[in-house]
Amino acid sequence: MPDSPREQTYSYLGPAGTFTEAALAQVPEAQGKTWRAVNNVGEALGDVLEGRSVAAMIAIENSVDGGVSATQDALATMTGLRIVGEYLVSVNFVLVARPGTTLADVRVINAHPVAYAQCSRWLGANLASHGHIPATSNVAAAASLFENAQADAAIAPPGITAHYDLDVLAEGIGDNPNAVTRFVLVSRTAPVPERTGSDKTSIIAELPDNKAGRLLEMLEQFATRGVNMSLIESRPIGDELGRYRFVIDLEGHILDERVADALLGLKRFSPNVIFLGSYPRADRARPTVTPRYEDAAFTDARDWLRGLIAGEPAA
Ligand SMILES: O=C(O)C(=O)Cc1ccccc1
Repeated sequence: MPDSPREQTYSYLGPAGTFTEAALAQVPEAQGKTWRAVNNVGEALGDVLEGRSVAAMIAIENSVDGGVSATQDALATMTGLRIVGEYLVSVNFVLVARPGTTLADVRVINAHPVAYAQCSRWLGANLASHGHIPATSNVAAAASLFENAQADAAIAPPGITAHYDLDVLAEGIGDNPNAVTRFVLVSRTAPVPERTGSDKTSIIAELPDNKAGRLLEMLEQFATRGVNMSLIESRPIGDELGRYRFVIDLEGHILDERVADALLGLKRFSPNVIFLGSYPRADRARPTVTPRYEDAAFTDARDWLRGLIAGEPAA
């Protein structure tokens, strides 16, 4: 039976030529399917929840500017989503302008806020008094130069000249030449995929109250099970000053005993835990697990307890 239109469609931040599109190009299942270009993360995730697409590719973190707050907030507030994969894209930026423009002509720059933040050093040194107009994506920034343009130049991916007739005024303007952005592929809630031995688990959790030591207590849930974190960020919940939720990535899979046990501890402690998914790591790195936190250590301990309860003689 042919796939339904939903199964055939993947949403991504467009238009064509964005880094998000480069991330989607890494997904084998998405090849040959329809790619739906959208304007923001909320629209991409809305497509998934409302059945217009089977999955959405969204930027979640970058190595220069940290977590993408719009993504973290959308994942915290839109229920029914699962992260099913992680993809890394090296990002660097060029400054482009309509043909004939020189650097000396540039007063106002159109740029995606995340890209803009990653070029602050170059901009400070070369265009100290510029103005900034935010764009919905790196490619939208460049495209805006042809539409009722208020900006003289745009920050864009290096491949932009394949899509638009623009002059490159400066190359490699990112603060870090090795910058990497992490993208996640998000589907509707589905059973977790098998473990690969090189997995990550993403969650969002709130603290029960604002008493001393609560954050430490939350982190102890992971520390006492030997679970390493690869990301922790706080985001304001938004209802009052001083209330935060924590976006956390754990090394391991929910089917790893140590991760499952940590999640049970977290669930008992936190009034609100969102499980975003367990999925294969993009870098395929395998965590080092101390023997007392390996699966067998947990199952042996459970067998021991069961034996005690059943009155079995000590082994
Ligand atoms: O995908 C893009 O090109 C975007 O506009 C989002 C973005 C911004 C900065 C770094 C990576 C992705």
